[in-house]
Amino acid sequence: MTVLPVPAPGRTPPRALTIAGSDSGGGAGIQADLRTMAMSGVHACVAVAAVTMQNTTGVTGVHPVPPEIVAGQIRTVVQDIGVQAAKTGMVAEAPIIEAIVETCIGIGIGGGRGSAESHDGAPRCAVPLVVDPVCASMHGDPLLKPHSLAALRDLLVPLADLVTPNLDEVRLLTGVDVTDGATQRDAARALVGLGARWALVTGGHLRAGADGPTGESTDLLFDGRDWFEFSGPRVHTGDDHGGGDTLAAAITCALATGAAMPDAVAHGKDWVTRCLRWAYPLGAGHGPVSPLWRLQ
Ligand SMILES: Nc1ncnc2c1ncn2[C@@H]1O[C@H](COP(=O)(O)OP(=O)(O)O)[C@@H](O)[C@H]1O
Ligand SMILES: Cc1ncc(COP(=O)(O)OP(=O)(O)O)c(N)n1
Repeated sequence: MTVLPVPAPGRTPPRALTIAGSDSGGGAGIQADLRTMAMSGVHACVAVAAVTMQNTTGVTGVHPVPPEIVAGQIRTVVQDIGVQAAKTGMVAEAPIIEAIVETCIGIGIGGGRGSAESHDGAPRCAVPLVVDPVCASMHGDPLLKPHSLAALRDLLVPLADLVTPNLDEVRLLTGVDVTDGATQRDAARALVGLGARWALVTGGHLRAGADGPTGESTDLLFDGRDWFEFSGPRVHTGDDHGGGDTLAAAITCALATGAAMPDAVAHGKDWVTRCLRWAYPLGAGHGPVSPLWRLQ
């Protein structure tokens, strides 16, 4: 599943919802999600959770959106347009997280391990939710208020059908310092222990060598029972802004077309690897990964 099928002219495409922050530099956040979703043939609906002043060198300002406006965006698009999958990215602070969780539960988005079965034992058909637990930019600028980590960990992660932390986010959420394959497994177990239905611990920032002899980057997927590994060639580039968002957005697109989780993650890994190869320099800092390869 390298690319998802492009909808026929005049046919309504699959719809996905991104609940995230705006990156004024256009490389990460909502803008990265929109680039990947459009290039995947998926119609993107948006709930803006925060506006950032950001360029390729860092984040200079954050303006959170009022929680009721975030909740209202989600309800408004879901009631009219309907979505087949959703993802969260930068959610900024605890009151916004609380509003997102309450709204998603109310309209059947996500469910985590609690949603495997309904009270009568039948499988539940909630819209799958991918949670990218964004805490900081690649430059270390905070994108989540310090006292809001508990809300992210205790409210949003348990609603996730898939949680996709990078290594810094894993450490913050679980206390596990991932340095090799064994600690990557410890982290995946801990994330499932927090209530996520599936956990994907990305290995992109594991140092070459610790990450295997062949210079591969390996992501690990776990659902509390089965392990799946996704390896791709390590791409040597400093232009990797928006990589985490792009991975989670591509997985969300595949879920919106009805893919099973391991297939959706395989698709996302392949997609982000191609986007890393097509990353380009921009500004004075780190350029963005790019889905423009899809236009060839
Ligand atoms: N240099 C690289 N080469 C190949 N894949 C990479 C590289 N850096 C990151 N990745 C992959 O990109 C995806 C996102 O990486 P991650 O570290 O989670 O990004 P972020 O820090 O932007 O959230 C993962 O699938 C990861 O394995
Ligand atoms: C508004 C906004 N959201 C998310 C990020 C972080 O993007 P991500 O792809 O997780 O990681 P980096 O590109 O920062 O490594 C952001 N910077 N801004």
